[in-house]
Amino acid sequence: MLFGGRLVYDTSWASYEETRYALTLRTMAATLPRLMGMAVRLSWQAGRRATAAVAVAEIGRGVAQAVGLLGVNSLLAVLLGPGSLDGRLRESLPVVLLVAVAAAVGALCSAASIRFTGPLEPRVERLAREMYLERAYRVEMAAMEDEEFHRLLQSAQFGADSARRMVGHCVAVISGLLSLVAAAGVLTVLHPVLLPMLAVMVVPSAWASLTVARRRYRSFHRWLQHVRASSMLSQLLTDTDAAAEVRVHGAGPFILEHFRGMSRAAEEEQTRLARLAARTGLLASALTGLITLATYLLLGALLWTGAMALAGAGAAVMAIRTGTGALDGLIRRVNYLHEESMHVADLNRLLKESADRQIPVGGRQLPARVREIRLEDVTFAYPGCEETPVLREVGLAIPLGGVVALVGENGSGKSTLVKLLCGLYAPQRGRILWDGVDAADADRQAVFERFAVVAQDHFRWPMTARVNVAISDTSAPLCERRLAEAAEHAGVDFVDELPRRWDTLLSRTFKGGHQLSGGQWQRLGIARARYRDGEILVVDEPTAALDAKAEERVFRQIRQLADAGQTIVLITHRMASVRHADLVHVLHEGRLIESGPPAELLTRPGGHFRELYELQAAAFGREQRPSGDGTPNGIPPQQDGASRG
Ligand SMILES: Nc1ncnc2c1ncn2[C@@H]1O[C@H](COP(=O)(O)OP(=O)(O)OP(=O)(O)O)[C@@H](O)[C@H]1O
Repeated sequence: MLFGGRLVYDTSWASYEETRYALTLRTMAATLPRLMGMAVRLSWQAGRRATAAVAVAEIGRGVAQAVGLLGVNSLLAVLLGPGSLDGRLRESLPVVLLVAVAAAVGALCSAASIRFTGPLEPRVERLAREMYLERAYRVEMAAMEDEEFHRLLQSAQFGADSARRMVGHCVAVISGLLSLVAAAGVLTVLHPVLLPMLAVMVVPSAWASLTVARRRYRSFHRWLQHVRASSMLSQLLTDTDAAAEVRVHGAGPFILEHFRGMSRAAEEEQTRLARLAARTGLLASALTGLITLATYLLLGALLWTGAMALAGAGAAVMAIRTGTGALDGLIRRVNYLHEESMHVADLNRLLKESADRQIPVGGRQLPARVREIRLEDVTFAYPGCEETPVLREVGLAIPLGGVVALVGENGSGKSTLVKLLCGLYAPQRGRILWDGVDAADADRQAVFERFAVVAQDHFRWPMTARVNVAISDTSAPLCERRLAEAAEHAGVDFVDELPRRWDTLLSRTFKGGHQLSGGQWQRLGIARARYRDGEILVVDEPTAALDAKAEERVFRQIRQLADAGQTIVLITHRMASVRHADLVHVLHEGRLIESGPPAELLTRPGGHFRELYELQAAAFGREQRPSGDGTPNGIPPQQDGASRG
C-alpha cells in the first residue's frame, strides 16, 4: 500500500551482466585472477609503496612457512632416525634454529603486512567512494530519475566499502595461496599421492561457500529496494521534518506497523537463507569428514606398506593440517572476494554506465549577448512516463532583458518548461534555441551558468546560513560584500537575530542547530539566487511562503532587477503579481494556449488568462480595495503591461 506494490524483484538481478554466470568452482577459478587484479589495481591506485610492501611481506611469510614446514620434516626425520639420543639432539639443533628463524621471519612479515594493509584499506574505500560520488552528481537529471539507473546507484554505493574489504581478502588469498604451495610442496616431497587428497578434501566446503554466497547476492539484489524502503520508514519516525505530522495526525503507529511488516518479510528471507546455509554447511561437513577419513586411511596404508617412514607421516599430518587450513581459508576468502567483487562490479558498471549518461562537457558556445531564447515545437515527457508528455508542441519566445511570466493551473507544465530551459532535461522533440544556437549542441555548463534559480522546492542545506546563500556560486571564494548585498536584496534581516548570525547551523538535527520558518527559508532561497547573479533569474512561486509585505518587496525588486537589464522568468499563481511581467505565456495541460502582454490578455474575451484572473479576483479581489493604478487586485491597465515595450 505505501509503495504501490511489492518492492521485491524476482528476476531483475539476472539482468546484471556480472551475475549472468553462475558462481561455480570453475568460474571461481577462472575469475580469481581478474578479481585479484581488480583489488591490486585499486590498492595500487591508493598507495604504491604500501601495496608493494604488503606484497613483499606476504611473499616473505609464505616462504618462511614453507621453510618451517620443511624444517619440521627434517627435524622429525633426525629425531626419529637412527643413532644415540645425544647425537640426534645435537644434530637437530641447527634445524631447530632454522625453524625458529623461519617462524620469527613469518611473524615479522605478518606484522608488516598488517601494518601496511591497515592504511591502505580506508584509502581504497575513499578513492572508490570519491569516484562513485563524482559520477553520481555529474549524470543527467534523466538518469537520476531512471529507475534502473537509480537502483544501480543504490547497489553501487556498497562498492566502495566492498573495495576496501577486497584488499584485505586479496591479501589473505595471496597468503593462503603461498601457504598452500608450501604445504603442497612438502606433501609432494613426502608422497605424491597425498597431493590430490588435499585438493579433494576442500571441495565440499568450497562448494558450500560458493552456494551460500550466490544465494546471498541474489537475495541482496532482490531485496535491495525493500530494505531501502523499510529503512526509510524507520527514518521517517525520527525525522524532524515529519515529526509534527507523525504526532498530530497520529501517523506513528501506522508507519511503525508497516515497518514491522516489511522487517518481518526481510527477516523471513534471512531465516530462509540461514536454513539453506545450515543445510548446505552440514552436507559439506559430512563430505569433508568422509574425505578426511579416507586421507588418514591412505596415510595409514602408506605407513603399513612401508611406502612412507614414520617421520614422513608425522610431517605429512602437519602439512595436511596446514594445507587444508590454508585451502579452507583460501576458499572462504576467495568466496568473500567474489561476493565483494560483485558489489565492486556494480560500482564498475555504474562508472561505465554513468560515463554514457554524463552531462556532456564542451559544445558550442552561447552568444555572449543573447537576445531571445526560443522554444520550437517542444515536446517532453519525464523518463519512464514517455506515454504521457508533460509538454506538447510548445513554441514560445523568452526575450532577454525583461520579465516573462509563466502562468497556468497546477500540473500544466510550468516548472518543467523552466527545467528544460535551464538545461536540466532535453526535449524529446523540438528545439530550444539561444539566438539560433540549439541548446542540444551547446556547452551545458555554459547554459547552467546563465541561470540563477529560486525553485519552488529549493533545497534547505543543513549547513550554516552563510553557506545556504553562498553555495550558489562556489566558483570563487565566499565574498562578504556579495553576501550582504544578497541578504539586503532578499530581506534576510532575521539573520541578525540568529544565535550565531551567519554562522548559525540551520538544522535542528545537530547540536546548536536552528530551524527557520518557511518564509525565512524562502528569503534565504531568494538571497541564494541573488548571490549567484545569473543572467537569467528563474523564480518559481517565489512568494508562496512570504507575508504580504515581503511579497510586495520581492515583486518590486523583480521589477527593479528587470529594469536594470536582468531577465526574469517568473512562475506564479498570484495573478496580481503578473502585472510586473512584460510578457505572459499561459500553459494548459502541457500546451501553450495564450501569449502576450498581461494587459492585452486581460482584454481578450474568453481568454484563459482572463478567466484565471477573474476567478482569483472573485476570491480575493472583492475584499481588497482597488490598487493605486485603479485596477482590482493590482492587475495593471494595458499600458502598464506594455510599459517596458
Ligand atoms: N520529476 C518528474 N517525473 C515525472 N513526472 C513529473 C516530474 N515532475 C513533474 N512531473 C509531472 O509533470 C506534470 C507537470 O508538472 P510541473 O511541475 O511542471 O507543473 P507546474 O505547472 O509547475 O505545476 P504547479 O503549478 O503545481 O507547480 C505534472 O503532471 C507532474 O506530475
